[in-house]
Amino acid sequence: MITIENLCKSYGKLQVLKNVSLEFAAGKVVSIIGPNGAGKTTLGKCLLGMALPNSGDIRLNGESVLNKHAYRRQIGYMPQIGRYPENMKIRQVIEMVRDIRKDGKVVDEELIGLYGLPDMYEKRMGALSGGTKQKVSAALAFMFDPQVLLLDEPTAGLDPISAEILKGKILKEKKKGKLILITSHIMSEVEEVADEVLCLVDGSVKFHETIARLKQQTNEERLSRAIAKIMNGEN
Ligand SMILES: Nc1ncnc2c1ncn2[C@@H]1O[C@H](COP(=O)(O)OP(=O)(O)OP(=O)(O)O)[C@@H](O)[C@H]1O
Repeated sequence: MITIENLCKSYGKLQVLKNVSLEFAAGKVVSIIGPNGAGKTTLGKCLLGMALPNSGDIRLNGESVLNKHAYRRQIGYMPQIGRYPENMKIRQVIEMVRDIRKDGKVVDEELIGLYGLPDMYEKRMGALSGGTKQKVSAALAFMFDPQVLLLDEPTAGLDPISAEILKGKILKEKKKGKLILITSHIMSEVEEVADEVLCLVDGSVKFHETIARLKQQTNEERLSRAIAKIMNGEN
Protein backbone atom coordinates (compact mmCIF):
# COMPACT_ATOMS: atom_id res chain seq x y z
CA MET A 1 0.00 0.00 0.00
CA ILE A 2 2.80 2.44 0.94
CA THR A 3 6.33 2.13 -0.40
CA ILE A 4 9.09 4.42 0.82
CA GLU A 5 12.30 4.35 -1.16
CA ASN A 6 15.65 5.80 -0.10
CA LEU A 7 14.01 8.72 1.67
CA CYS A 8 16.40 11.45 2.84
CA LYS A 9 15.40 14.59 4.71
CA SER A 10 17.68 17.23 6.16
CA TYR A 11 17.00 20.40 8.09
CA GLY A 12 20.02 22.52 7.22
CA LYS A 13 23.07 20.44 8.05
CA LEU A 14 21.09 18.03 10.23
CA GLN A 15 20.28 14.81 8.39
CA VAL A 16 17.05 13.64 10.00
CA LEU A 17 16.09 10.76 7.66
CA LYS A 18 18.93 8.77 6.13
CA ASN A 19 18.03 6.55 3.18
CA VAL A 20 14.88 5.16 4.73
CA SER A 21 13.24 2.36 2.69
CA LEU A 22 10.03 0.71 3.92
CA GLU A 23 6.96 -1.23 2.80
CA PHE A 24 3.63 -1.01 4.62
CA ALA A 25 0.78 -3.35 3.67
CA ALA A 26 -2.98 -2.76 3.90
CA GLY A 27 -4.80 -4.30 6.86
CA LYS A 28 -1.92 -3.83 9.30
CA VAL A 29 -1.26 -1.74 12.36
CA VAL A 30 2.36 -0.60 12.44
CA SER A 31 3.81 1.02 15.52
CA ILE A 32 6.61 3.51 14.90
CA ILE A 33 8.97 3.68 17.85
CA GLY A 34 12.41 5.12 18.54
CA PRO A 35 14.19 7.54 20.86
CA ASN A 36 13.29 11.24 20.95
CA GLY A 37 14.60 12.96 17.87
CA ALA A 38 14.92 9.72 15.85
CA GLY A 39 12.85 11.11 12.97
CA LYS A 40 9.42 9.55 13.60
CA THR A 41 7.45 12.79 13.27
CA THR A 42 9.52 13.85 10.27
CA LEU A 43 8.70 10.57 8.51
CA GLY A 44 5.01 11.22 9.19
CA LYS A 45 5.32 14.78 7.92
CA CYS A 46 6.88 13.54 4.67
CA LEU A 47 3.99 11.13 4.27
CA LEU A 48 1.48 13.93 4.80
CA GLY A 49 3.26 16.32 2.44
CA MET A 50 4.00 18.68 5.35
CA ALA A 51 7.76 18.23 4.80
CA LEU A 52 9.40 17.75 1.42
CA PRO A 53 12.14 15.10 1.30
CA ASN A 54 15.51 16.01 -0.23
CA SER A 55 15.58 12.77 -2.18
CA GLY A 56 13.83 9.43 -2.45
CA ASP A 57 10.20 8.60 -3.12
CA ILE A 58 6.96 7.78 -1.31
CA ARG A 59 4.33 5.81 -3.25
CA LEU A 60 0.74 5.19 -2.22
CA ASN A 61 -0.80 2.30 -4.17
CA GLY A 62 2.03 2.55 -6.69
CA GLU A 63 1.79 6.30 -7.34
CA SER A 64 4.32 8.82 -6.11
CA VAL A 65 2.78 11.30 -3.66
CA LEU A 66 5.57 13.87 -3.79
CA ASN A 67 4.35 17.34 -4.75
CA LYS A 68 0.77 16.09 -4.99
CA HIS A 69 -2.26 16.96 -2.87
CA ALA A 70 -5.24 14.79 -3.79
CA TYR A 71 -3.80 11.70 -2.11
CA ARG A 72 -4.05 13.43 1.28
CA ARG A 73 -7.76 12.62 1.29
CA GLN A 74 -6.72 9.01 1.73
CA ILE A 75 -4.82 9.73 4.95
CA GLY A 76 -6.50 10.50 8.26
CA TYR A 77 -4.14 12.31 10.63
CA MET A 78 -4.36 12.65 14.38
CA PRO A 79 -1.65 15.04 15.61
CA GLN A 80 0.02 14.72 18.98
CA ILE A 81 -1.38 18.12 19.93
CA GLY A 82 -4.33 19.32 17.89
CA ARG A 83 -4.39 23.06 17.30
CA TYR A 84 -7.81 24.56 16.70
CA PRO A 85 -9.19 28.10 16.59
CA GLU A 86 -9.82 28.78 20.28
CA ASN A 87 -13.12 30.53 19.70
CA MET A 88 -14.74 27.86 17.59
CA LYS A 89 -17.18 25.47 19.21
CA ILE A 90 -16.75 21.70 18.80
CA ARG A 91 -19.86 21.69 16.60
CA GLN A 92 -18.38 24.38 14.33
CA VAL A 93 -15.04 22.58 13.97
CA ILE A 94 -16.78 19.34 12.96
CA GLU A 95 -19.11 21.19 10.57
CA MET A 96 -16.18 23.10 9.05
CA VAL A 97 -14.23 19.91 8.35
CA ARG A 98 -17.33 18.22 6.98
CA ASP A 99 -17.85 21.23 4.72
CA ILE A 100 -14.27 21.17 3.41
CA ARG A 101 -14.69 17.47 2.64
CA LYS A 102 -18.10 17.74 0.97
CA ASP A 103 -17.09 15.02 -1.48
CA GLY A 104 -16.56 12.48 1.31
CA LYS A 105 -18.93 9.65 0.47
CA VAL A 106 -18.74 7.96 3.84
CA VAL A 107 -18.94 10.01 7.01
CA ASP A 108 -17.96 7.90 9.99
CA GLU A 109 -19.36 9.49 13.11
CA GLU A 110 -18.82 6.50 15.39
CA LEU A 111 -16.17 8.16 17.58
CA ILE A 112 -18.23 11.35 17.82
CA GLY A 113 -20.97 9.22 19.37
CA LEU A 114 -18.78 6.98 21.52
CA TYR A 115 -17.02 10.00 22.99
CA GLY A 116 -20.31 11.78 23.65
CA LEU A 117 -19.12 14.86 21.75
CA PRO A 118 -22.64 16.04 20.83
CA ASP A 119 -23.26 16.75 24.53
CA MET A 120 -20.31 19.15 24.42
CA TYR A 121 -20.97 20.65 20.97
CA GLU A 122 -21.43 24.18 22.30
CA LYS A 123 -18.13 24.25 24.20
CA ARG A 124 -15.35 26.36 22.72
CA MET A 125 -12.12 24.61 21.71
CA GLY A 126 -10.09 26.99 23.87
CA ALA A 127 -12.03 25.87 26.95
CA LEU A 128 -11.59 22.11 26.43
CA SER A 129 -9.40 19.83 28.53
CA GLY A 130 -6.42 18.27 26.73
CA GLY A 131 -8.14 14.88 26.65
CA THR A 132 -11.36 16.23 25.16
CA LYS A 133 -9.36 18.00 22.46
CA GLN A 134 -7.72 14.63 21.75
CA LYS A 135 -11.15 13.06 21.35
CA VAL A 136 -12.09 15.72 18.78
CA SER A 137 -8.81 15.04 16.92
CA ALA A 138 -9.48 11.29 16.94
CA ALA A 139 -13.05 11.73 15.71
CA LEU A 140 -11.86 13.98 12.85
CA ALA A 141 -9.07 11.59 11.80
CA PHE A 142 -11.49 8.69 11.29
CA MET A 143 -14.39 10.72 9.91
CA PHE A 144 -13.85 10.36 6.17
CA ASP A 145 -13.06 6.67 6.02
CA PRO A 146 -9.43 7.11 4.89
CA GLN A 147 -7.38 4.15 3.59
CA VAL A 148 -4.46 5.14 5.81
CA LEU A 149 -4.47 6.52 9.36
CA LEU A 150 -1.47 8.24 10.89
CA LEU A 151 -1.89 8.60 14.65
CA ASP A 152 0.77 10.47 16.62
CA GLU A 153 0.80 9.34 20.30
CA PRO A 154 -2.98 8.92 20.05
CA THR A 155 -3.74 7.80 23.60
CA ALA A 156 -1.52 10.35 25.38
CA GLY A 157 -3.88 12.43 27.50
CA LEU A 158 -6.88 10.12 27.10
CA ASP A 159 -8.41 8.51 30.20
CA PRO A 160 -8.30 4.68 30.26
CA ILE A 161 -11.87 4.19 29.02
CA SER A 162 -11.40 6.66 26.16
CA ALA A 163 -8.08 5.03 25.26
CA GLU A 164 -9.84 1.63 25.11
CA ILE A 165 -12.50 3.10 22.81
CA LEU A 166 -9.76 4.34 20.48
CA LYS A 167 -7.93 1.00 20.52
CA GLY A 168 -11.20 -0.75 19.67
CA LYS A 169 -11.73 1.62 16.77
CA ILE A 170 -8.17 1.07 15.50
CA LEU A 171 -8.68 -2.71 15.45
CA LYS A 172 -12.08 -2.36 13.79
CA GLU A 173 -10.70 -0.19 10.98
CA LYS A 174 -7.72 -2.52 10.52
CA LYS A 175 -10.15 -5.39 9.91
CA LYS A 176 -11.66 -3.33 7.09
CA GLY A 177 -8.24 -3.42 5.39
CA LYS A 178 -6.89 -0.04 6.43
CA LEU A 179 -3.25 0.66 7.15
CA ILE A 180 -2.77 2.30 10.54
CA LEU A 181 0.55 3.86 11.52
CA ILE A 182 0.90 4.79 15.17
CA THR A 183 3.78 6.49 16.93
CA SER A 184 3.93 5.45 20.57
CA HIS A 185 6.32 5.18 23.46
CA ILE A 186 4.03 2.87 25.46
CA MET A 187 5.16 -0.69 24.75
CA SER A 188 2.20 -2.43 26.43
CA GLU A 189 -0.08 -0.50 24.12
CA VAL A 190 2.03 -1.30 21.06
CA GLU A 191 1.75 -4.98 21.97
CA GLU A 192 -2.04 -4.72 22.26
CA VAL A 193 -2.82 -3.18 18.89
CA ALA A 194 0.15 -3.47 16.52
CA ASP A 195 1.10 -6.25 14.11
CA GLU A 196 4.50 -4.79 13.30
CA VAL A 197 7.04 -2.50 14.91
CA LEU A 198 9.18 -0.06 12.97
CA CYS A 199 12.07 1.27 15.01
CA LEU A 200 13.92 4.37 13.85
CA VAL A 201 17.22 5.31 15.44
CA ASP A 202 19.11 8.40 14.41
CA GLY A 203 17.19 8.70 11.13
CA SER A 204 17.73 5.10 10.01
CA VAL A 205 15.60 1.96 10.21
CA LYS A 206 16.91 -0.11 13.12
CA PHE A 207 14.32 -2.83 12.49
CA HIS A 208 10.89 -3.37 10.95
CA GLU A 209 9.47 -6.69 12.11
CA THR A 210 6.28 -8.39 13.20
CA ILE A 211 5.80 -8.55 16.97
CA ALA A 212 5.74 -12.36 16.81
CA ARG A 213 9.11 -12.40 15.04
CA LEU A 214 10.67 -9.91 17.47
CA LYS A 215 9.70 -12.13 20.41
CA GLN A 216 10.88 -15.25 18.63
CA GLN A 217 14.21 -13.71 17.63
CA THR A 218 14.97 -12.62 21.17
CA ASN A 219 13.35 -15.50 23.02
CA GLU A 220 11.33 -13.03 25.06
CA GLU A 221 7.64 -13.15 25.97
CA ARG A 222 7.34 -9.44 26.58
CA LEU A 223 7.75 -6.98 23.74
CA SER A 224 9.46 -4.38 25.92
CA ARG A 225 12.14 -6.94 26.87
CA ALA A 226 12.53 -8.06 23.26
CA ILE A 227 13.07 -4.49 22.11
CA ALA A 228 15.47 -3.72 24.96
CA LYS A 229 17.54 -6.76 23.98
CA ILE A 230 17.74 -5.66 20.34
CA MET A 231 18.57 -2.07 21.27
CA ASN A 232 21.33 -3.30 23.61
CA GLY A 233 22.67 -5.67 20.95
CA GLU A 234 22.01 -8.69 23.18
CA ASN A 235 20.08 -10.82 20.72
N1 LIG B 1 11.33 22.07 11.35
C1 LIG B 1 12.51 21.65 11.83
N2 LIG B 1 13.62 22.40 11.69
C2 LIG B 1 14.82 21.98 12.15
N3 LIG B 1 15.02 20.79 12.77
C3 LIG B 1 13.95 19.99 12.93
C4 LIG B 1 12.64 20.37 12.47
N4 LIG B 1 11.78 19.37 12.76
C5 LIG B 1 12.51 18.41 13.39
N5 LIG B 1 13.81 18.78 13.48
C6 LIG B 1 14.88 17.97 14.08
O1 LIG B 1 14.86 16.70 13.45
C7 LIG B 1 15.17 15.66 14.38
C8 LIG B 1 14.06 14.62 14.34
O2 LIG B 1 12.90 15.19 14.87
P1 LIG B 1 11.49 14.42 14.91
O3 LIG B 1 10.50 15.37 15.48
O4 LIG B 1 11.21 13.82 13.59
O5 LIG B 1 11.83 13.26 15.98
P2 LIG B 1 10.86 12.23 16.71
O6 LIG B 1 11.45 10.89 16.51
O7 LIG B 1 9.46 12.42 16.27
O8 LIG B 1 11.03 12.66 18.24
P3 LIG B 1 10.01 12.61 19.52
O9 LIG B 1 9.99 11.18 20.01
O10 LIG B 1 10.71 13.50 20.50
O11 LIG B 1 8.66 13.14 19.10
C9 LIG B 1 15.36 16.35 15.73
O12 LIG B 1 16.75 16.52 15.94
C10 LIG B 1 14.67 17.69 15.55
O13 LIG B 1 15.26 18.68 16.34
